[in-house]
Amino acid sequence: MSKLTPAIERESDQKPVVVVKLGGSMLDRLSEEFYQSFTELREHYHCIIVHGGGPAITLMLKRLNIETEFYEGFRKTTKETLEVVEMALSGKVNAQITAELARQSIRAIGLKGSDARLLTAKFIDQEKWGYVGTIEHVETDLLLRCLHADYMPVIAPLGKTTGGQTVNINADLAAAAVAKSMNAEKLLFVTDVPGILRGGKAIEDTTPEEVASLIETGLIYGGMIPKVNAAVEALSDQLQEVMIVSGEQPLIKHNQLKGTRIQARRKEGVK
Ligand SMILES: Nc1ncnc2c1ncn2[C@@H]1O[C@H](COP(=O)(O)OP(=O)(O)O)[C@@H](O)[C@H]1O
Ligand SMILES: CC(=O)N[C@@H](CCC(=O)OP(=O)(O)O)C(=O)O
Repeated sequence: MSKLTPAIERESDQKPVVVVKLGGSMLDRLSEEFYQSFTELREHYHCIIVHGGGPAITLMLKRLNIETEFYEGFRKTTKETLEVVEMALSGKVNAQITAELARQSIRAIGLKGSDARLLTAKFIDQEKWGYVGTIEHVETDLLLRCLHADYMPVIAPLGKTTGGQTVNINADLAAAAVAKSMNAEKLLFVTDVPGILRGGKAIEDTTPEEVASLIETGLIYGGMIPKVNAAVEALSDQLQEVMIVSGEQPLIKHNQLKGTRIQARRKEGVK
């Protein structure tokens, strides 16, 4: 048997990592061109998708006559709700995304964060939210193995506690945790609006400080709050900018994407 060259030494493995979060708000409207653009993105980056699916979960719960509510952006998740969350995220949304990518001949591999200790989580506040968690550890080795074998991981935001309980995780937080642990160079939040809007127009560049004041004034509200908080949380020496972009534009010409860029420090010359 021939000895395998350690993957890390191959040139293609030196590519930086980009994490793309696909928001549930846009999932049913992503074009073929959008999915196709991962082919180009993959020429420059190792790509990882983390997806949401809030609307798909809510629809499935409604069909089953199960009431659902959110506190501070997180869905209250009972045992019964959790079953539906798993079904919707893993059985429907994850399968839908990997199928679309396969149609573009992209070697996408669907992964549940709750499998193989990919996302180890802890309860946030079980009394308040039930089976909802935040991420304590990302099994980066598993993701690296996929990337080095040229598979593109597509991750459903489910986690497992150290006690073995599956939990529901907000997808924006999951994407930020994966980006941080993987030392990603870019994190893109793909959603149904072209960035943080002010007076009907997207703010092109902003900072964590400005984002905090926009939350305080109420300009940023609802589902945009966990997104910008996750974006700010993900910023680091390695990941110096995070973008919020609309799924209406394909991810080609990734350096010219239109949307809101959140940077630890504003670029000189940009007001
Ligand atoms: N300042 C803002 N600019 C743009 N969208 C905002 C803003 N504040 C709140 N939002 C809301 O955030 C939504 C996007 O968040 P969300 O619905 O959670 O999307 P996703 O499912 O893609 O994560 C927008 O559709 C909009 O209703
Ligand atoms: C704890 C929690 O709220 N989990 C989310 C997981 C899906 C998600 O975050 O989807 P979007 O990105 O489409 O909003 C939920 O149950 O809706």
